[in-house]
Amino acid sequence: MAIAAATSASTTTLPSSSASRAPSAPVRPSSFFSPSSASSPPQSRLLRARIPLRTPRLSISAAAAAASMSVRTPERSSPPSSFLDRRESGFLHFVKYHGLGNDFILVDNRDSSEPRVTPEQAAKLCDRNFGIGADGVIFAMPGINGTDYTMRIFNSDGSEPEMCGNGVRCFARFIAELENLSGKQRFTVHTGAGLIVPEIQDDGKVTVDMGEPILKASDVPTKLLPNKDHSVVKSELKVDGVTWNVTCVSMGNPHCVTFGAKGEQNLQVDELNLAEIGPNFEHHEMFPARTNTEFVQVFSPSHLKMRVWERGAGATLACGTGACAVVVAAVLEGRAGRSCTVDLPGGPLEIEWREKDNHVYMTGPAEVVFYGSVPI
Ligand SMILES: N[C@@H](CCC[C@H](N)C(=O)O)C(=O)O
Repeated sequence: MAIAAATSASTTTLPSSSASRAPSAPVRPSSFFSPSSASSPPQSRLLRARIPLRTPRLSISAAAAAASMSVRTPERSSPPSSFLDRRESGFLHFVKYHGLGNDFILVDNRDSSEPRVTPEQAAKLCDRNFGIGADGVIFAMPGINGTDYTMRIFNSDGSEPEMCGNGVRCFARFIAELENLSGKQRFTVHTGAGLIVPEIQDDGKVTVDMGEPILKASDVPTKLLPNKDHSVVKSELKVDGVTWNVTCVSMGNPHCVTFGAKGEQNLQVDELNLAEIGPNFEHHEMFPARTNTEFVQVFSPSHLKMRVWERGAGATLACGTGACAVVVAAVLEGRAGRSCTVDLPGGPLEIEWREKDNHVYMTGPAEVVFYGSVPI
């Protein structure tokens, strides 16, 4: 698989300094999403082809300078294919985003309700050695049931989860960019977990109404024996000879949250060997749809720390639905209040499980990593 974004100065477009830029104004190829680049006049095409496109600003000012000096570019029988010219010829154009290091390939799929890549292709694109590298591929699709958009996602193993919290924050920023919107923006998004409502804030962070948590065991789903109210809270789960106390929560996708093994006082999450224990939770027979697993350390009733082993993606730097599930579980187990800062390896998320409407709200960042195209 040849990857334009990662291999050529003329086709890579990295934000010049993502830390110093205003979040609502990411640097991007000016016509990256606009088919008009394919019909540019030949002169500007040649100019663009001859000037390395390190950043769009450089290319525009260099082109303007060249034009004002009346520089003539030689005629060529077949123009060299540049990054922008490739968009009409079998390349997948994408923007890579991350939410606290949980990274995704975002694809503009607004013209079709069929994902533009198959699950197998998604797994290849996500490969960190032979592909672009990501935890998942996300498709921005036409809305259904009156929503503005539909979001679908493939995990890095090609499986399709119902929802993705960090992903939907990236999705909102991607939509704003596609639609040339800035400032506060709110979208209704149809997902496998139902209606999700992200709202971009003035500071570029995204607050998401993640809906109501699902606690009924058969809906999570888990085969663990439920309590009288059908939930699985502080139940025992034996994994490879160790008995863990777990609480099971679905945020549209399944989560198994543990604050430690039976009898353990305060779990030290940095000491866990996730690669060893994570897969045994994920594929445990008690979870018929597999599960995401969160290991949680409590600093205070409003400050938690978690590490996650994700279904279909392994250890990731952050998991938005996981952080929501953690706060719900912490409240149910009497370990925390309804508003918490949750520290993840990639940074903190603010989570609130609001009493008024029973919805969970998540606030966190979403940033562009780079723009690219790949033949597929
Ligand atoms: N990282 C995501 C969750 C992605 C889906 C998950 N791997 C699953 O299979 O359920 C998040 O931020 O929520």
